Amino acid sequence: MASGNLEVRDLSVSYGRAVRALRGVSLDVPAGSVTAVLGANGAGKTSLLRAISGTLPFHRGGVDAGGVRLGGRALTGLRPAAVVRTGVVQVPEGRRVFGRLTVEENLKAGALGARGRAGTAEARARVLDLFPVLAERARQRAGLLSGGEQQMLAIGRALMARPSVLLLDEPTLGLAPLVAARIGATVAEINRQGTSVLLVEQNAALALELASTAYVLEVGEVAARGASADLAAGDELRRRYLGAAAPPTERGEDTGDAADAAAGRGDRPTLARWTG
Ligand SMILES: Nc1ncnc2c1ncn2[C@@H]1O[C@H](COP(=O)(O)OP(=O)(O)OP(=O)(O)O)[C@@H](O)[C@H]1O
Repeated sequence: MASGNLEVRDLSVSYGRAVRALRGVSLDVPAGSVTAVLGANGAGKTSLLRAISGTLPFHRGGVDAGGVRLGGRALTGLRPAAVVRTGVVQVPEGRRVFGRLTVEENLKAGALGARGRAGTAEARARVLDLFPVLAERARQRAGLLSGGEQQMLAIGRALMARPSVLLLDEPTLGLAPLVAARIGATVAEINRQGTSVLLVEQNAALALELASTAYVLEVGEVAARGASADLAAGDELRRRYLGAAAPPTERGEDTGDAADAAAGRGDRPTLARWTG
């Protein structure tokens, strides 16, 4: 289903004159991959997804420089509906389902933006197979679902447009660990079925488990990127995002970065820093 690599190049985004949310951000989502973007509150993760999906103008934001391409085709400047038709679909943060509509109606709404009508029944079957609870609740109002179920519906609604690239903004935010793990497993399955995923998460442990490659955004810039396994093993990311102490040294103590450097221990995985 994947239709090419998603490429973000030298992207700068601002909201009015005062807020520069992204500065010169470049990243790749290879076709068929799960790629993660980590970062603290306000780092620019959501702005990145908005720039890709064409929804920045809804938030009074805009692209100042750089651009986004899918399979070589420029997405920058396209309206959100046109971006969806290229196969790139965003699931916004905060599980924004239509609360007064039923689950079934929400799914139908998701199919409206799809590339042609053919395939809607197949997409619906896929969604209900991934999330059987949505079939059970088909006639219930979406607003009455639990938080986890609303997140499933938000993802299911996006899948109704049959995306080749799914943009996921903090899908596990505020969910109990078991529910978050269930969402994570489903994201892996969606990817296994051929959909590329760009996953924005504050839950770094989960994101690094799902993704092959991850980027760390700090104050609007890519501070690090690398294979998820390397990033997860790296001291800096472990300390900052995984809430874990660095592994002990041979002497059984954490000497910290400076002492490590002084001692010449350069063999630990390090974050690949971009200098611009
Ligand atoms: N609509 C907006 N108008 C003005 N500034 C905004 C707007 N949306 C985001 N910002 C600002 O842009 C910067 C990046 O925000 P963004 O939401 O992209 O970060 P984030 O990493 O997704 O954070 P969070 O996890 O809190 O959503 C922040 O300084 C934020 O305050």
